[in-house]
Amino acid sequence: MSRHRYVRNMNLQEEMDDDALSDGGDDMTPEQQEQMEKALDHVRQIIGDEATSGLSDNVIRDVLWDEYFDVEKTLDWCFEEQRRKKAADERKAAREAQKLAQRKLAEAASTATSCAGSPMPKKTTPKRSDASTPVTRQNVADPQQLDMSALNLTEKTATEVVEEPPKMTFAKEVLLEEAKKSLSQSKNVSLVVIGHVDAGKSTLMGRLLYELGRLDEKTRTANERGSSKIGKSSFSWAWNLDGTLEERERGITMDIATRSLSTPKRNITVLDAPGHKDFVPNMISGASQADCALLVVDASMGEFEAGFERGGQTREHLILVRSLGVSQVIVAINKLDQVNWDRIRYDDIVSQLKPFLLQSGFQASNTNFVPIGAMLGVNLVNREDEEASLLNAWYHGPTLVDLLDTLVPPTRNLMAPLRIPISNVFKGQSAGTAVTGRVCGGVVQVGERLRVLPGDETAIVKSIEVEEQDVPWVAAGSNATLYLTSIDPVHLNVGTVLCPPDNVVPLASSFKARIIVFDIVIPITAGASIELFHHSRDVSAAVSKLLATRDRANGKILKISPRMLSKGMSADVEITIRSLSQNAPPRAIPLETFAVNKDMGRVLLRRNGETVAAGVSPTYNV
Ligand SMILES: Nc1nc2c(ncn2[C@@H]2O[C@H](COP(=O)(O)OP(=O)(O)OP(=O)(O)O)[C@@H](O)[C@H]2O)c(=O)[nH]1
Repeated sequence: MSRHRYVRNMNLQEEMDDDALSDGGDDMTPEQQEQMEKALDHVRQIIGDEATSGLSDNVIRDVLWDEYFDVEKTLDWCFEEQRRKKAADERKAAREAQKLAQRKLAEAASTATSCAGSPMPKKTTPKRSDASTPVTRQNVADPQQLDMSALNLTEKTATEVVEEPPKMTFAKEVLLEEAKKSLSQSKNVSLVVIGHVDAGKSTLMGRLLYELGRLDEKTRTANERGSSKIGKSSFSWAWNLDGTLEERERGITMDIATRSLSTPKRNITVLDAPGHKDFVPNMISGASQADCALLVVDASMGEFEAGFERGGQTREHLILVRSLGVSQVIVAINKLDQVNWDRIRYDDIVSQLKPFLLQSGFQASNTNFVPIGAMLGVNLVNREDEEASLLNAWYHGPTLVDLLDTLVPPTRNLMAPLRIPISNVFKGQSAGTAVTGRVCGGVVQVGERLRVLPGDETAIVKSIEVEEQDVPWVAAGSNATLYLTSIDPVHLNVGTVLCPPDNVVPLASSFKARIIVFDIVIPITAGASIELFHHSRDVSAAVSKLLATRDRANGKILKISPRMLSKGMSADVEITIRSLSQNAPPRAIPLETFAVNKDMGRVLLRRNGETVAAGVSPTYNV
């Protein structure tokens, strides 16, 4: 079996049919065979058997071979393949449903045509490519392109089809009307799950998904088996969210996991954030895509205190989400089973958190508390089980789901120009390159051409998915996956912003920001180096000038050109993004002023792994 067979791009079924997978096993040395079986066993522990995972031993062996027995990379491939298969199945089902609907329409129309004479729209047949012509966007669009077909640089089959980019369905005004109507009845909110490391965020989400019927029994038992095999059985609920081998082996979340769930009154996109301080940048990426937050705190003795003291992530996460515009928060006080469902402990934690939430800028009316036991599933959807009896003795308030139902979808910025900062890229998918991100303004539909910034490229939206469903358009406030074509994936990166070609987002290499300084020990002086965070992007920058300090209450200037900024100050500063090297041109990020688009005008400043300030950009390119 040869290495580098471009497993990601091949048709697995065909490969299996033509025996290609079994030909090379004999080439392996006994050591390699042993390594292969060990690695296969490891992968199986995580993803389950063929019936559970949908992936055969032969396929996994082939990927392991190509990845030099790297279990982690093989698992990444398996998860991507499972996701791709699921998406393909859903698309197929949607296409079939559409065909059926079209057939019904055609039947109805053929009856109607004989009366009204209105023809059905003609179905366009996809063009077949000339077998000798490499099929690329440039070939199709540019007749002057050199014909290099004789070199046979690209293998083509006679059946390959030049796929035409989809056409736009809606006129702009119709689309806006459609979006307005739909948003006025929208039940959609996005929720970032935050809190100190090990508070139980992923366990809570795994269990909640199960209670709400979004996690099937087969996956649950596979997770239970897999986690106990590696001695981490207490993390089995978290495995539903923590998908990578490293996350599962270390028992911590490292990157944002996105899931969707429905409560009786809300459709919620959940962004499960990592709690460990090393992964705060990933948490920031999740928080910048959220409307509301669910803070999970550990009620166990000493654990709440560890998370809440200076340097703990309970405080930092709360301040960060508020700085990023989140105003509604539910606080789930978890692991109450560890303190015997003690009411005094619960009340004590609530009384410590309340003033801090107010200080951080959350209004009391937008803040709710709920006692829970995530692992046992107590007070998530109900509290009828035996395990809840001690809690029932003193708590008669809402469950977590009752509180989720009260989250208010914020007003969406439909009239603003379209802005989609990319938070993740899945390159080389058969359906085009997939990018995920939150729509921070405007509306976009399938078939639309978008500009990709920074850079000069454009791409066409081939399809859109929201909560794993194909949709024809998506509007501000939604977290969506866009499949893009007519672009080389190298131009799509985390932090890139998609926007309309005739209304592009400004690029800023130096800009003026109004900041609030956090609880820092070392003051900020002019020239201080920082990491600048904007959505999912972070770049090195400097606070190049301290322009003025302001009164926090009324915004009046207190001092021009202060010498330094310390804890709690509000100030105007100039921020300059650093070049990659001394002679390199200045770098720029897509940034909008806060007045134009709130979501696109917020920045965070970090230094040595600590968040030092949050701000908004009143002007750019100063
Ligand atoms: N006793 C008890 N343990 C819990 C409960 N919820 C979570 N745990 C345990 O707490 C540990 C951490 O749980 P996770 O869900 O991984 O915590 P997390 O907040 O997602 O962790 P990070 O994302 O890495 O910060 C695991 O061992 C869980 O089994 C609970 O309600 N009761």
